[in-house]
Amino acid sequence: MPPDTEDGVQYSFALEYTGPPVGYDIPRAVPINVSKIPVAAVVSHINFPRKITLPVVKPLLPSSDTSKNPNSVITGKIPGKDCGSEEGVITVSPTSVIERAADCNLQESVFSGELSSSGLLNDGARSSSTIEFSDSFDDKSRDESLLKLRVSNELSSILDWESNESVLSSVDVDDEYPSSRVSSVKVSNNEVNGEGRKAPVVTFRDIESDDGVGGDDTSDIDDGFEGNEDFLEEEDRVIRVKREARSKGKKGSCYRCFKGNRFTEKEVCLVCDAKYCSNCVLRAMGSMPEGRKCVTCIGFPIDEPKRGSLGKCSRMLKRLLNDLEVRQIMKAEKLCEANQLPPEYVYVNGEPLCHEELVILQNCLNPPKKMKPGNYWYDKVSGLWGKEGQKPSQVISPHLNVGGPIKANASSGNTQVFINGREITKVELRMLQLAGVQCAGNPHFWVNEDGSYQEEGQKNTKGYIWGKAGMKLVCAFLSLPVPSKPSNSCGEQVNSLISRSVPDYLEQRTLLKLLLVGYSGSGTSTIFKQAKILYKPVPFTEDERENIKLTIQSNVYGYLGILLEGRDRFEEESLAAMKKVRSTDETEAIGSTSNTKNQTIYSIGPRLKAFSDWLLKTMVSGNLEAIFPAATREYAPLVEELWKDAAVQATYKRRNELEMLPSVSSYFLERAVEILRTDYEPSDLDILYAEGVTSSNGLACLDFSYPQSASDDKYDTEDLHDALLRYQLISVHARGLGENCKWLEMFDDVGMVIFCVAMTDYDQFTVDGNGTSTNNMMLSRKFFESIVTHPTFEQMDFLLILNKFDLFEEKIERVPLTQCDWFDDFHPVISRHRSNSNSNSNSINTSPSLGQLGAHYMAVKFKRLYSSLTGRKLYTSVVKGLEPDSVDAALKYAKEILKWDEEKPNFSLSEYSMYSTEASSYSP
Ligand SMILES: Nc1nc2c(ncn2[C@@H]2O[C@H](COP(=O)(O)OP(=O)(O)OP(=O)(O)O)[C@@H](O)[C@H]2O)c(=O)[nH]1
Ligand SMILES: [Mg+2]
Repeated sequence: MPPDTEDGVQYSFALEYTGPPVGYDIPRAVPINVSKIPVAAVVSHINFPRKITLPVVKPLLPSSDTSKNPNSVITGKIPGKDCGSEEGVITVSPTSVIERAADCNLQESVFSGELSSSGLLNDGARSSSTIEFSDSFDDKSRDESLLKLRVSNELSSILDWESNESVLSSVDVDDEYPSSRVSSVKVSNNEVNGEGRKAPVVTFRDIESDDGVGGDDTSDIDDGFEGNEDFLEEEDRVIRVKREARSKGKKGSCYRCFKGNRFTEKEVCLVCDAKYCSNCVLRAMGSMPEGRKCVTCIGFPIDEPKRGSLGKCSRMLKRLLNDLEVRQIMKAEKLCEANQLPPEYVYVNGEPLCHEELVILQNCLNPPKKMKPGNYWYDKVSGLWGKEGQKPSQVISPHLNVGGPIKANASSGNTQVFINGREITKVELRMLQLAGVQCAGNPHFWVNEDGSYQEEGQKNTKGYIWGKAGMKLVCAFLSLPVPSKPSNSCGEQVNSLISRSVPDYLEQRTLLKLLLVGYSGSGTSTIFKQAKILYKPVPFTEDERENIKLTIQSNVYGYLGILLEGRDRFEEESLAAMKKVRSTDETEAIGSTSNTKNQTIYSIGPRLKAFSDWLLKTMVSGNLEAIFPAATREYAPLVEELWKDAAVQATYKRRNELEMLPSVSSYFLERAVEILRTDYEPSDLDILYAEGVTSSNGLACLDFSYPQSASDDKYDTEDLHDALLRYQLISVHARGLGENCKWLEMFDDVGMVIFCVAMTDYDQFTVDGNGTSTNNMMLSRKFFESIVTHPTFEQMDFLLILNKFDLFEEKIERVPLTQCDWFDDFHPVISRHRSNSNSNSNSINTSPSLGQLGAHYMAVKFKRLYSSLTGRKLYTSVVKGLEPDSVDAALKYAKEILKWDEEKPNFSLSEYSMYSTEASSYSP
């Protein structure tokens, strides 16, 4: 609880982070004790040019200005060129915490805008303010507020938004800005795993700043808002001023009851950003006729950065309200008048739209998707549409009378090749070349909406850009748009068919999330990597490959170490055996295994022995990682010598006896010499097989679209829909879910859970700390039970992946399935003519193999278990994780299930599921 001092001054303090485990460093609060603050000087009056966006701060000073104008509007946006499309909304007060809560390189804000609650406020009268970053504004988007304040040089120099790190993080705050309370995010670039986020290291510095800002409570606005004029008239234009709620509670507490802290779950007002705890939200927001807004904010436009969350219900509301209410509120939130995009926020070809133009754009047959405030270019002839300065993102309906004429530099192309007056980008030029368009001599093309093109000034059509087979795929690879349907010969658009047949979920849910989990060793990382290789045009970046290379090399050293340890053991055993024989018969030689008295086939020379001992010692001390990449340079020749040594080869032959050696090690060990060279470059297959490439207990996320099939060059509606949908595969390790899977709550917005089981686990055992040995399949089952019954996943679809079928098929022939107690009633009736993996492929035999029967049996077991726990049906898929086609089929099956779910809410699943609960309906 925040202690109140005698004079009623409140302060709060930073708490250690206790939330879910995350794949980056956690911010630490480091209080400092300084007594002054950075000051923004107020200038009398400046007229900003209309389209210029400037960083603006509220100069609340310990001077008379502050008291004269306590309600200054203090929002502004900061162009952040290096931050992609990010801009900040700043609010600064003398005691404010300056926080940079989102790093430009982070794909998602890790701190969801709530980083600032470590604020130590003690001016009592004023709430602390924050600098917040939103991600939905373009560089050039205009300020939403009318601001007539100048940022003092001093402060603007602090706020170096162009750099990736806040300057504040690199200056000595105590010296330079002794009065400031500063926190910033530093990004450490030592992230090894490209799938994780960059790890932000946040340092907080804090002070007890109580000088000069004697709070004057009475000057606060009655309704608690910073901007109480919500629309200002500037010249001939309406400018919307952001309403900002102010809480008198401590930072991070509920704006109504002032209880809780930044970790308390809260619902946010879409207009003023007020945050309410679950006890207060319904009172503060009432019946929500315009969605999640405080009652006092109804009728006001939403805070634009929150546009992306329109219609996306929070967990809290889902808990507090019933389904129907939630749906109605979300619908109102998306559709009500007040929440629509203000036309003047959208610039097309350099001109702001008026209301009619926005209506035309939004209601055309093929409208721009996910339109946000910002600057766009539009080629009215071809329908190509994109963000200003960028390549085209979409082909929308052509010939719409919106915006100004297109500019040559609209997409910042530098190719000297023009399409309809716009200089195209390099990637478009590449596409044209692949489409067989002759681009020599800096041509100017005239391209129509159907892709037919002519050279400017000529009459005859030279061809169709998108007409060639495979162009859809090329464009998908180059992330370039294709028209959703070619126009017919009369030039009339027929793409409406497509637009109309796009189901609602295409519009509403842009990202469909699949959560991939499984018990340890079940193959989740393999499936994740496989998906990356399958669906990403460039699966791994250069940096990722470099890190993966080190991981693989370090793995190989690890495998070698295990081999060398085995060699030691085998040598000892051999020597002991020799001794025994010698003691019984002194004169008899030890046969082929020795050439001298203390030599066996497992013995190595002293130099290799010294290297071996060093390697084992390094491994035991856990320092193996630390010796890279120097180790590869230094020891590659020794490794080569060692690997070729007869003793090591003899040990390798007995690798089945080395328990620690994973089966995948053979794949790498046999190429140890090549892999441990400095110039080694891992192939995709190497990466697939490599252990430790995905983060071991953190999260790994993959955004992808299912690629369109390359073969058909017809416009397939189904295919196009698929290409439009974005999916996210989230892989999380069992360890990362915490005790009782408590962090599963974080994944309540996923569309489906894919649970992975290693079929080969049935004869494997794990010994726990008490020495109790448990069958791995039972452990996997237990984990499955806790996930499917987790409250977060009520009504969730589950796809069970029975993985490692290749190994299973082979194992079940040797080891009976009944090794696992759960499978003790597996008594397959096996046809004498049954096929198995070794059977002659020419013989026509439809009876399933033992492996297939086992897989079917296992699927039924899990289905019955699932059904008894949830009353629902389980989808299953038998997979060979190392085979791309197999993983592709399973993930496409997941896509189909999601589709059925969207299209047919009351659909009976049994007829489509791969296996019914009855064994008789099995079809492999
Ligand atoms: N033969 C075969 N091996 C597989 C298959 N799937 C995974 N593996 C191997 O099984 C081992 C474990 O797979 P991972 O993908 O690392 O499993 P995981 O679930 O991520 O395991 P942890 O993260 O260690 O809990 C690796 O050596 C994989 O190469 C498969 O279908 N067939
Ligand atoms: Mg893994």
